[in-house]
Amino acid sequence: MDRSSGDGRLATGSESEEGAFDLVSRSRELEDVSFSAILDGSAESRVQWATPDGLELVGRGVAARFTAGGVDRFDRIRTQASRAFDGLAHDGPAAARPRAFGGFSFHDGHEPTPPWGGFDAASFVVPQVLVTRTDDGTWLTAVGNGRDETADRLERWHDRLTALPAMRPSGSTPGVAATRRTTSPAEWTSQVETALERIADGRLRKVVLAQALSVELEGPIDVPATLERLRRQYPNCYRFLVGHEVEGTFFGAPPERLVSKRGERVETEALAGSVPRGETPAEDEEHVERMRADAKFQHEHELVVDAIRDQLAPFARDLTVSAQTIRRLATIQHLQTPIEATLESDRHVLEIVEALHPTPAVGGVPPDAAWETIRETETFDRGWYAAPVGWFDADGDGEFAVAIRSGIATDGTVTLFAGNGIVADSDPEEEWDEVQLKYRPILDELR
Ligand SMILES: C=C(O[C@H]1C=CC=C(C(=O)O)[C@@H]1O)C(=O)O
Repeated sequence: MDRSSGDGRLATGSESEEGAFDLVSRSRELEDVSFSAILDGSAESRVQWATPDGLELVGRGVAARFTAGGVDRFDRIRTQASRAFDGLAHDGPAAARPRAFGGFSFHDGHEPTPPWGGFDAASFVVPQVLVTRTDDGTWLTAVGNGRDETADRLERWHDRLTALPAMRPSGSTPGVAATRRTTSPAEWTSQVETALERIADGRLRKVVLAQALSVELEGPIDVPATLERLRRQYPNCYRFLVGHEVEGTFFGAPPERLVSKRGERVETEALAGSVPRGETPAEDEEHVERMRADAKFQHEHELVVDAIRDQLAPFARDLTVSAQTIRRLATIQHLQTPIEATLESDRHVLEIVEALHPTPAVGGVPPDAAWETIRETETFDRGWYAAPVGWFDADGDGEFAVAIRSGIATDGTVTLFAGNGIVADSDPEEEWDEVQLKYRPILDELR
């Protein structure tokens, strides 16, 4: 089956004087195609996004790019994007509409220094070529300047993609030659003790401290193939890839949703508190029961629930905090509390992202004292780690994950990141062990 799709068309923007839209987007249906193959052999900008509920997107090239730095970066991205989206006409199903993909750095004063070369404090692209897979089908979307450029691109890529295999081997792992930590166990202990002193003197209630692990590879890494292997191990996580034209590729399989906004409905969650998986189902349960019954874990988690509730309340007509559950992943288990809200007025998803980032699952409470502790004690650059990564569209809908369980691949090296929540009664050694668990998803796929 291969037909141009006209159902559920979405047209936005207004025509320019010549009667042509500035940015034109057009879709047609595709037979299934290997998503990792679409990203092969590219020195172009590349993006990939997949959600636990089955939406998968990959994109190449740049039809529009929005970048910003500083404290007003969320607003500035929104302003640039509305200019581009206001002049955009999309001919195709709404599912295949153009979207802006990208993310933010953790700190607003971020400078793109190695390994973060090319990664601004806020950066999004609307890809020239986008493939969208949903439960209802797969579409190819081309975005360009004017109808002719778009029609050409659509045909060229349609021919190119239909020649690709539907399945692509997920390849062998690159192998690990050596690893280097940014933070020694002694430095970690001293960082945690600093945080504990600040907690004891009342300045701080919780802070998430993180570290990085630089992994020197034996061979070249195929990031799309690595993500494909992560899908098998972590099917209920997000998967993302943001690849710069010439510099690094940031990727990961985060379990944590920052926000999903569709119309007036918003979904988010608190995810904090970690224990390992057991060798048997009974051992899994023992770990879970220990976490559920432990006052430290509950305190660490409740601080996140309370902060999200407070940050979302000003936007919400109603807000529901569901019962706490367990998020069980292949190598780790977390306390999770789903949170939903109905917005009081029309809002852009980036307004909600700005209000929520960083939740105390990656920052802390109170936020300013947590920022200060992170800046003063951590010995590496968080870059885009633990920050919002995802997409938004012309209507201001979108979805963002928290970029944890992530790493950045640059020449022959992948730098992995992992952190843990520190509260009163945290023990530096136990926290160290929990952090190591969080490197595992990606590290296991590199070995
Ligand atoms: C900061 C990370 O995890 C967060 C999410 C879940 C559990 C967490 C914890 O138990 O501390 C962290 O808040 C990370 O994976 O780097």
